[in-house]
Amino acid sequence: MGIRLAQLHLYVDIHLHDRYLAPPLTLVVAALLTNWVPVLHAVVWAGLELLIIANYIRVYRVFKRSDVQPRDEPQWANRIALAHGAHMLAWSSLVFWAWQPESFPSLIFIMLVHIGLIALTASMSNAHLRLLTLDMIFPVLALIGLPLLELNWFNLGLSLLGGGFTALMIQVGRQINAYSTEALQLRQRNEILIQELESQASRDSLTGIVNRRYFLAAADKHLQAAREHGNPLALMIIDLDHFKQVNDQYGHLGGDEVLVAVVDACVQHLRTGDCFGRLGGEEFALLLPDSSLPEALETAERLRQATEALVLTVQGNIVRPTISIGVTLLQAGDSSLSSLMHRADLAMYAAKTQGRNRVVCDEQARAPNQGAAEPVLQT
Ligand SMILES: Nc1nc2c(ncn2[C@@H]2O[C@H](COP(=O)(O)OP(=O)(O)OP(=O)(O)O)[C@@H](O)[C@H]2O)c(=O)[nH]1
Repeated sequence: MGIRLAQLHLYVDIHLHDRYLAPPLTLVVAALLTNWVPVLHAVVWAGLELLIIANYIRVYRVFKRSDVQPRDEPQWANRIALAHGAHMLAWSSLVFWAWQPESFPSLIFIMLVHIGLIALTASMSNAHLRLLTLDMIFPVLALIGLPLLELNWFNLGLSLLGGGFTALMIQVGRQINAYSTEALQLRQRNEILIQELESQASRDSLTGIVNRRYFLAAADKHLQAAREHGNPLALMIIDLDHFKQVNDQYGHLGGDEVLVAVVDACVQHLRTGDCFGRLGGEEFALLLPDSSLPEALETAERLRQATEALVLTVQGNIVRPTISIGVTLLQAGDSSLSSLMHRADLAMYAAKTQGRNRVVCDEQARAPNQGAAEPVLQT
């Protein structure tokens, strides 16, 4: 989220509290207003203002519920500024409703209301010029302009005081805004760092695919979901063949190059939703949600062929890696990942003993009517 959008959220969040404060305050002010205007006028003012409040709260709520993107921020700033500006206009209209040239209390009442409005909004709306303008223009005009309606030295002094107060509030608002912007920037930087740390903690640094810990946790979730819905789920264990020889001949770094190339070749053949992780060393696991046995065997065969087709040049020598794959399917009796992993492991070792560079399917997965797990009845 861009900083300006975050600032708009902050503004809306703070003003959403108005839904508790603004309507009762409107009624109190309307009651005070009846000291200077006929009751009907005060009721009309309060009725209009309550409608305006209802409208800006509706606009704020729609804003909060929508997934607003940074590019939509200027458009939303306009809508919010207009909705809130109408509210400020309504308050400033008190000048016309309540001011009586001969009544000092009416003047104090109006000035206090406008001082409050200016002080409250200057700090929140500073980040967006549209908000600042529409929030401030009417209260400022009322605060500075009202005493000038009857020109004398006292009223001129009041007007200057109003101008000074507005300038001070804008200055304070700028300062508060600078601090809140810095806080928002720090929060965003923290979020990015946390995401990076989480991604680093879940990834294998050499191959870039997920690590053992993440794979096991994700596989466990997939397994529970598949059991719950009675969906098929396939698991394969993939192991590089004679990898020790590669390491012995070309060293650990040469071996690393081969590992990365094999993973890259395999990743090309995965669907989104498949979970491919490095269990450790030259051993990998691949979980295929919603896959039947023929689909899983087909995928395994594609991975095997993709690896077999690799012709790598490691330290000037040609290396042609191969992999052995053991495949199994979720069975009705599988309550945890370990039984599936064990069967896939046994199938992978069978592939090794049968001569490597092949796909072997676990016998249980081949047994009739055993392919899919029974849905687990939720009690
Ligand atoms: N380069 C590299 N080698 C690793 C890494 N992790 C484990 N190994 C090596 O992988 C090799 C695994 O060898 P073995 O378990 O004997 O298996 P293999 O030689 O592949 O033989 P088979 O599995 O029976 O085909 C060992 O030499 C480990 O040192 C790694 O991150 N990088």
